Amino acid sequence: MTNTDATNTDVQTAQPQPTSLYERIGAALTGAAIPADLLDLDARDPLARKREEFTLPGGVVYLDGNSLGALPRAVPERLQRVAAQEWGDALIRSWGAGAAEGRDWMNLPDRVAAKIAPLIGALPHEVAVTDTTGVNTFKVLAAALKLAPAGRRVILTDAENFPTDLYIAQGLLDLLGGGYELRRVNPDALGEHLTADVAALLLTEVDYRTGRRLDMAAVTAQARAAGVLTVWDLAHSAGAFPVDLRGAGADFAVGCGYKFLNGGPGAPSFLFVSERHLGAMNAAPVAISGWMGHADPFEMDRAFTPAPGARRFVPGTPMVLSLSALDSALDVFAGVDLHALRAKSLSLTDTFIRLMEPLCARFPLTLVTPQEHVRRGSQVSYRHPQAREVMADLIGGGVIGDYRTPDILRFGFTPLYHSHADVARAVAGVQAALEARA
Ligand SMILES: Cc1ncc(COP(=O)(O)O)c(C=O)c1O
Ligand SMILES: Nc1c(O)cccc1C(=O)C[C@H](N)C(=O)O
Repeated sequence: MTNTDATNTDVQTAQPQPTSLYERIGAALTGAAIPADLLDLDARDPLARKREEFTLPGGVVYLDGNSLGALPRAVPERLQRVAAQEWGDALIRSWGAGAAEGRDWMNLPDRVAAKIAPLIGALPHEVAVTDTTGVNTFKVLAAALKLAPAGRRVILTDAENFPTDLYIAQGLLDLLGGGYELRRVNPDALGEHLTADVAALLLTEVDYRTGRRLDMAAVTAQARAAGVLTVWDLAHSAGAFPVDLRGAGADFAVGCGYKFLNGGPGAPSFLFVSERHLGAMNAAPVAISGWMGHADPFEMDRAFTPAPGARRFVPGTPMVLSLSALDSALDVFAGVDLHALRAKSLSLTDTFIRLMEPLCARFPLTLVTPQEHVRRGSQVSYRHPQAREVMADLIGGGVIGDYRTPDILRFGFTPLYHSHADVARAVAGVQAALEARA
């Protein structure tokens, strides 16, 4: 890692502070007085019991579920069972013994896809679960370029998109060679850029730095009217609030399994392809078409016939261990009203913004997250000239957020396991950290 790109790991290796500073932040956090109105909101929270389904460390406010979701309690036991019984005892028989016996590894990607589908407004056969988000971005962009009319050779994207989206799109276009172009623009001025040479529009719905949310329905409608296919990166959307890909008329999407879906480090990613494209795509195999995406893998046919739905995008052997963790993690969404989830997310972020206001007046903090609800994801970010050092102090003291280049303090809120009291504790920790530095 270089100085210009830091994860929490780098931040923790920044200049260590005296233990007393971390203790002061920790004491502010654990001793924070929780205002009565926040206690009241928590008492009336319909999702409050969900927190019991997670394992969270004590003495910490974990505001980084938008990077790595917390551990759902049921996951370790599931992993133990998969390792000891499904792998250890049943061995190869677990590929096809069937769901009734709890051993259907071959169908695991489809079962997980069916659990993700309702969270993103998709049908189960429109979703595939496999690979990383970047690799899935490559596959759906390649599919979009194949579907687009020959004269359209431009991928339009947000100039400030998450780096992997930019790198992957550029890599694909370099491979295709002549005439293809990645055009990086400001997503707030899309209209003028949706020209007749554009094949696909690649956008991340919620910006990883600012938390700005785009209007997916309006942007997709605008793109469709211009004959442009849409590819949505839902990394910071899926599991944070209801997403309605079919309602919006989206063409393709991708997203992470390890953020708000809580599937664990390196969890497989998901992709979405609208069923209206599946027929046309039968003639043109996906760019990475492997045997597990074949309609009948064990026929061992020499020619590729795609599986009927999005399963054709699963190129190889299902990643059973990580899929099992994600499968188990997704059970926490059972029975969750996604509109209640969104309402709570907004209440948490509203509360954080409000409690941080006095600190913005005293310290060089600038809110960069939109205040309007429709333009906000499930995180709140501030600029601070010493953001890297401040976040290192906060993490040392138990308020775990993120530093993002060049000067962003990022705090992610997960309505399944955060309370309004957590928000007050986090702000008390931030105040202690900023006062210590001033
Ligand atoms: C918006 C966005 N897209 C893509 C990724 C990358 O995902 P992956 O590492 O699974 O390729 C991330 C986070 O890592 C992200 O925030
Ligand atoms: N995927 C990550 C990883 O493997 C290590 C550290 C961080 C991440 C992240 O997910 C970063 C994240 N996409 C972000 O929005 O910044």
